[in-house]
Amino acid sequence: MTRVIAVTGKGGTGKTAITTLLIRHLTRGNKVVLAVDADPDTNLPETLGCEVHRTIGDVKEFMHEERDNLPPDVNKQSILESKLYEVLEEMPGYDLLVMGRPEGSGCYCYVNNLLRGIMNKLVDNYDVLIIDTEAGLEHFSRKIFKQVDDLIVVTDGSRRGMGTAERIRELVGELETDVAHIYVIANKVTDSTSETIIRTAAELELELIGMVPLDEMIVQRDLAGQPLMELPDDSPAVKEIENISRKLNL
Ligand SMILES: Nc1ncnc2c1ncn2[C@@H]1O[C@H](COP(=O)(O)OP(=O)(O)OP(=O)(O)O)[C@@H](O)[C@H]1O
Repeated sequence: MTRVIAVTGKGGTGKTAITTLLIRHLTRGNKVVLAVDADPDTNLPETLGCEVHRTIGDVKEFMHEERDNLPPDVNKQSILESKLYEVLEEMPGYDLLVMGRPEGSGCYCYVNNLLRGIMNKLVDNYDVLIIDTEAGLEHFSRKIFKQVDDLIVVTDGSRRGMGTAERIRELVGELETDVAHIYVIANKVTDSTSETIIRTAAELELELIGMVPLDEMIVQRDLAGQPLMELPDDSPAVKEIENISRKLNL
């Protein structure tokens, strides 16, 4: 069974950084990983150190536009499938798919239905599927992914950030995706914020699974435009991700 992890949270809290560090952990543990960048605003490829030229959005657009021009005897499912493999970026230890631009006008149900079948088949090839999602989980309702084992909400520990985590927990009830567990990771935590974070999480009845410190090594890498995949093992953030991964049995 493929373990499905979705990472969400308010923009700027470090969702992409946490996703990248989880992928770093998983690939070092020889897990076969499919990473999906499902946030149109995200920079997951950059933090992973991977160049992506084409996205699922491009494939969807192609299928949407060409649907009526394709001869009736061609198998649209296999065309979409081969196009999908063309945009699958193969990296050492993991593959990456970028969802890309949002849909244009018109109904994409036809393409989405085909895509859902193909994606669910593709996912079976991996030990772990990890999805960097958009902050509001809007696209989750399109049911590309039917079931999520762990929804990780990243917060920066501010009251607003914790409020976002609580809202996401409420939103999950409205999704058409099954979510087995919801966890919160506080990120960029400092000595002065840790106590408040623990208290607020308890008040809001959120399961706080870890507190990743504000890490100078991440700041430096970000400034230098370097990916986070090669952060050393003694990075404080990497160490906490190791603790969290242990708790999550990853
Ligand atoms: N633990 C950390 N210590 C220091 N800096 C961090 C840490 N986590 C993330 N950052 C920095 O915070 C900024 C925002 O992080 P990131 O891009 O991962 O956020 P995001 O929530 O994915 O935002 P968006 O959705 O807008 O892409 C980046 O500059 C990143 O390098």
